[in-house]
Amino acid sequence: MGSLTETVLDSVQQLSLNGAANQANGDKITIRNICCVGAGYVGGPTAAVVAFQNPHIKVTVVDRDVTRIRRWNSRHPPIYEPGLHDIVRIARDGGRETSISGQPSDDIVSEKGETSVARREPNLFFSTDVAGHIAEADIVLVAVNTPTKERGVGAGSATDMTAFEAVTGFVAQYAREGAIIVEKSTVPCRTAQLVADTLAMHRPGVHFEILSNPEFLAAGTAVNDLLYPDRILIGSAPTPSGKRAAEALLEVYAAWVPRERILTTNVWSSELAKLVANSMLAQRISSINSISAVCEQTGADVDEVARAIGVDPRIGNKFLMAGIGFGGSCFKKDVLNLVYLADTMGLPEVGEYWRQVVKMNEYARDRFTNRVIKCLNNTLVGKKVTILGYAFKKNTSDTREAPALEMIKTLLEERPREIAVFDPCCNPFVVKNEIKALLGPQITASVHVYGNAYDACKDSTAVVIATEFDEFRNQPVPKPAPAPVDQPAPKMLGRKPNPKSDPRPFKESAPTENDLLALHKHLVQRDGQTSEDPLDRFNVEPDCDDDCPDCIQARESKDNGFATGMGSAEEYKPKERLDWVRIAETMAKPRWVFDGRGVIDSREMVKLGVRVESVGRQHRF
Ligand SMILES: NC(=O)C1=CN([C@@H]2O[C@H](COP(=O)(O)OP(=O)(O)OC[C@H]3O[C@@H](n4cnc5c(N)ncnc54)[C@H](O)[C@@H]3O)[C@@H](O)[C@H]2O)C=CC1
Ligand SMILES: O=C(O)[C@H]1O[C@H](OP(=O)(O)OP(=O)(O)OC[C@H]2O[C@@H](n3ccc(=O)[nH]c3=O)[C@H](O)[C@@H]2O)[C@H](O)[C@@H](O)[C@@H]1O
Repeated sequence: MGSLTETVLDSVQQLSLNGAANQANGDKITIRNICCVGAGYVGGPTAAVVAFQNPHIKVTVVDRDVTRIRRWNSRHPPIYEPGLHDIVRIARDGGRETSISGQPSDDIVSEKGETSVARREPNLFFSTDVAGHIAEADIVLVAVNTPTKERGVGAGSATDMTAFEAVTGFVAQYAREGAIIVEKSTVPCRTAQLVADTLAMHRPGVHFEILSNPEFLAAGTAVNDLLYPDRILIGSAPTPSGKRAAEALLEVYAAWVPRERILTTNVWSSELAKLVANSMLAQRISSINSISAVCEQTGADVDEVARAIGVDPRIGNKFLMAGIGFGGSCFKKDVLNLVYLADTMGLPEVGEYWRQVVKMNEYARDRFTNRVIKCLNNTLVGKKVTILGYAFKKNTSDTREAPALEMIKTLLEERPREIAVFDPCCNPFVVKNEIKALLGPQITASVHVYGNAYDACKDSTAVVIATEFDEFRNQPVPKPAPAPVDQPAPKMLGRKPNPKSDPRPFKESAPTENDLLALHKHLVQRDGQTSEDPLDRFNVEPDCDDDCPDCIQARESKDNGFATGMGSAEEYKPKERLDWVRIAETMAKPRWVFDGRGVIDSREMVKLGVRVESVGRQHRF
C-alpha cells in the first residue's frame, strides 16, 4: 500500500487520466466558446469581464432562474456593482464604430478623430438553456452557490453541494468530449475528485479536464477586482493534458492579466487556498473585534491600536476595522467549510481553532446589539429605532448574512414601536420583502423600510449604523493608515488607472478595451453626470419587464435628495453625506447614535446634543 502522499498524487493524476491519450501530446487548446453556469454575484460579473476582454470568445451565462436571466438581458441587471453596467453594455450589446481623438483634448469625439474604434459584435449572452450551452462549450465555468448545509449530516458547517452536484450531472450528460470543467464556486477541498468520479461514471472513457480556479473578488469592488486582480489561481492535474488545460484557461486571463499574477498549483492546493484566504481574512476581523471588547473596558481606543500594529509590515494594515463583525455570503460558510474539513479528517483541535472565528463574530454583533438595548434602559417598548445600512458592506446591494438582519431580529424581541431601515444602495421594496420572508410577516409588521434617511431617522430614539457607507460619515473619509515600511511598491503592470488623469496618448495605435474603459471613466468623472456615453459607443439597451423592481422604485421614488441609488439612477452613485444637524433636530430625546462601523466622530455629534456609543472605545457623553 502506498503512502498518503502517493495516494493523493495518484488521485490528482486520475483527474485527467480518462482518455488522456487524446490530448496528452496534442496541440495548444484554442478557446472559442465559454459557458458559465450560475448568473449570480460571481458568474455574472466574471463572465462579463472575460467576454469584455476577449471579444473573439463567445461567453454565455446560463442559469435555471428565469427571472435572473431576464434581468441580465435588460437595462437593470439583478445585481449592482460599480462599473459593471458599462462593461455589460459593450460585451452584451456590442459597440458602435466611433472615432476619438488619440491625444488629450477637449475635442473628445470628433469626425476628424485620429483614432477610429471598430464596431464590436456582442459576445456575452444570458440564457436559461443550460444543457444547450454546456454542450457547445470548450470551457464550462461552474459558478453556482455552495452554501452551508442546513440539515442532515454536517448541518451548520458542511457545504451544501446540491447545486454544484446538479451542474456536475448536467456537465456529465451534455459536455462535449475534451471540454475543460472549471470549479469557480468555492468548494470543499478534494471536490475535483467528486467531479472526476461523476464524469467517469456517466461517460466512461471520455476525456475531461477538471481545473480549480477560485474567485477572490469582493462585493462592491467586483469589477475592479476582476480587471486588476492581485492573483489568478489555477489548479490542475500535473499531467501533460492537465497542464495544457490550465494553459488554455491561463490564455483567457492573459488577455488582460499580467502573466506573473497568474499562479498555477495542483488542484487540492488551489481548492484549499480559497478556503484559507477567506478564513485568514475573517480571523483578522474576529481578532480585532475581540480586542475591541478589551478596549472598551480599559480605555484604549481600538482604532489607535489597529493603527499602531498595522504599521508593522509583518502584520499589515488591512482588515483591522473593528465593528459589528463580518457579514456576506462567504466568510462564515468558508470558515465553517474548513472547520468541517478538519473535523472530518480527525483534526478536532484545528476545527475548534477556526470555529472560534465564527463564534467571536457572533459575539461582536450580539454584544453591540445588547449595548443598544441596555443604553435604552432595557426596553424598546414605544420607541422607534433606525438602522442605517442593511447591505453587508458599503457600495453593494448584497444583503446576504448582513449583521443588520440579526440585529433587527434581536431588537424586535423588545417590542419596539417601529424599526426603521434605510440603505443608500438597496431597493426598499426588495429589502422589505426580504425581511418579511426571513423573519415572518407577523413579527415584521413594525419594520418599515424607507427610501430616504431623513424620514427613516425622524422621531427615532436611537440610530444604529450597521454598514460603513461613506454617506453616513460626519467626518472626511480617513486616510488609510501608513503602509508598512517595507511593503513593496505597486507594480506598473496591470495597475489601476487613475480616473482623474486622461489615459491618452495610448500605448498602442489601436486602443485596447482597457484603454477605452479608462478613457470612458475619465470622461464620465470629468464631466459628471452630463454623459453616460462620452465615447459614443453604446447601443440601445433592451427594455425591462413590467415587474422590474428597479423600474418600480424609479417610478415610485419620492427623491428627497438622499433617495436610494438603485432604480432612479442607472447606477448607484454615492450621494452627499447625511446632514446630521437635520437628523439630530428631528430625533426623539435622548438622541442616541450607535456606531457599529466606526464612521462617526463623536465629538461633532456631542455638539448636536447626540449621545454616541461606538465599538472599541469608551466615550459616553
Ligand atoms: N459572492 C461573492 O462575492 C463570492 C462568491 N464566491 C463563490 O462563488 C459561488 C457563487 O456565489 P454567488 O455568485 O454569490 O452565488 P449566487 O447565489 O449569487 O448565484 C448562484 C447562481 O447559480 C444558479 N444555479 C444554482 N443551481 C443551478 C443549476 N443547477 N443550474 C443552473 N443554475 C443554477 C442560481 O440560480 C444562482 O443564480 C459560491 O461558491 C461562492 O462561495 C467566491 C468569491 C466571491
Ligand atoms: O469569497 C468571497 O465571497 C469573498 O469574500 C470576501 O469579500 P466580501 O465578503 O465580498 O467583502 P469584504 O470586503 O471581505 O468584507 C466582508 C465583511 O467584513 C467586514 N469587514 C471587513 C474589513 C474589516 O476590516 N472589518 C470588517 O468588519 C465588512 O464590513 C463585511 O461585512 C473576500 O474579501 C474576497 O476576497 C472573497 O472573494
